[in-house]
Amino acid sequence: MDLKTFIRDIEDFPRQGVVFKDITPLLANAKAIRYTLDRLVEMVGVHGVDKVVGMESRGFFFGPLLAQRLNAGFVPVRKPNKLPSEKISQTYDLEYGTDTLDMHSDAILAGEKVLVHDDVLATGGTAKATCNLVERLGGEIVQCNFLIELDFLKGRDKLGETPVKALLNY
Ligand SMILES: O=P(O)(O)OC[C@H]1O[C@H](OP(=O)(O)OP(=O)(O)O)[C@H](O)[C@@H]1O
Ligand SMILES: Nc1ncnc2[nH]cnc12
Repeated sequence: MDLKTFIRDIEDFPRQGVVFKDITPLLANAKAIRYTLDRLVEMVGVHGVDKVVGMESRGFFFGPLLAQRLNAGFVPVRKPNKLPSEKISQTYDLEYGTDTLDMHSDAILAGEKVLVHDDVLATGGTAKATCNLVERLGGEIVQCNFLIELDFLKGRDKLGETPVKALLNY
């Protein structure tokens, strides 16, 4: 199955000059969802993942499905003022200005093996901030795993030694 046929380019969204990779056609097709999930599971290739961490909001589409297939728990990383219990926060740089992500303080136990999942790796700011949150709680990141990598933005350079994998590259 050619998954790229289920990903739509939307020009100038959310702002002028950005070509947005829209995965909603993929999400609307049952066979494409199953095929994507099977490929993501194959791509993990590591045993004993304890937690899958997914970033708000598009990391929530496949993150819990992946966690279920890996027999792992799912941990949401959320935008500010969404998590109700004690949390840790990480600020990161965007193209313009900064943003913050939160994770519950008890979401990861020291020594747990963690897979970080999101739909798109662009500049890598979101993934880097998420890795920092996991590591601050003592988690060991075994892989950062994406549906789509935008190669020209060099996001993987920000992630240093962490293994980075993507199903589709543009
Ligand atoms: O590598 P980066 O440059 O950090 O960009 C990647 C992030 O951007 C998108 O999320 P967005 O912030 O648009 O939020 P959304 O998932 O709620 O749409 C995408 O889902 C990733 O989380
Ligand atoms: N071009 C893009 N398409 C979809 N999601 C993104 N997140 C950051 N850049 C993106």
